[in-house]
Amino acid sequence: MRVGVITFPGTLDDRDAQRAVRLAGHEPVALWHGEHDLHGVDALVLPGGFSYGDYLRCGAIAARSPIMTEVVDAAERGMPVLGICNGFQMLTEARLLPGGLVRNQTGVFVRRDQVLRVERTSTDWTNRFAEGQEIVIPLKNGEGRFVATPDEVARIEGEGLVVFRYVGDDPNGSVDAIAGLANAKGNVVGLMPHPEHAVELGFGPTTTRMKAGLDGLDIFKSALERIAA
Ligand SMILES: NC(=O)CC[C@H](N)C(=O)O
Repeated sequence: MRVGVITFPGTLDDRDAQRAVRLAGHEPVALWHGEHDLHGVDALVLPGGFSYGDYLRCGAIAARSPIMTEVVDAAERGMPVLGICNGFQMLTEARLLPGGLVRNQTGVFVRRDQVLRVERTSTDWTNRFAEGQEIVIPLKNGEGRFVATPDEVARIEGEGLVVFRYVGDDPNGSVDAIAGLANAKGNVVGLMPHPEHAVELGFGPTTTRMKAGLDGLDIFKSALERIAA
């Protein structure tokens, strides 16, 4: 299967995301923010980084890139779309996911291996997990605090849109410890931690508690298996 990984000016983790796709057994396709062409891919990854230097708000300028017209169309038609960190910020800025991400409550950039609880498995990117399963995925962000209006939070919780929650200390101060969300259909998923950094022995989290740091690979395999089915 072919998975498009979009590079924006300031994207940092596109190569890592391409490698994760390859390790999951599929073909990464490099896509460029300035094009209006998805090159016939079957799924999309919006990787992490500092698009446009985080000016205005993280992901706000990238969300208005030419390629985002096609990303929104494809997402609305049901194509699996994964937004990682800066990519999650873009998905909220493009209104494909509700709420927004603002500066961490502590005001400092956080980097750590983070335990997450998988709350929803009926998405294209989490169908290999068990509900309630705890996984470890590296986190690295300055603006990862998920916020939404009380009405939006009630809808998000009521419709079961939360996919991942932080376990233990909430590193960002997110409402309801939300680390990742999906749309109602479950094809669009965004999360702040970086699954592409937990796909290879020796390079991911050093925990032995949870499959030796390979939890990220299951996220990439989930969508690809669904497409293949
Ligand atoms: N790792 C990332 O993608 C970082 C996203 C964003 N630049 C932030 O600091 O919050």
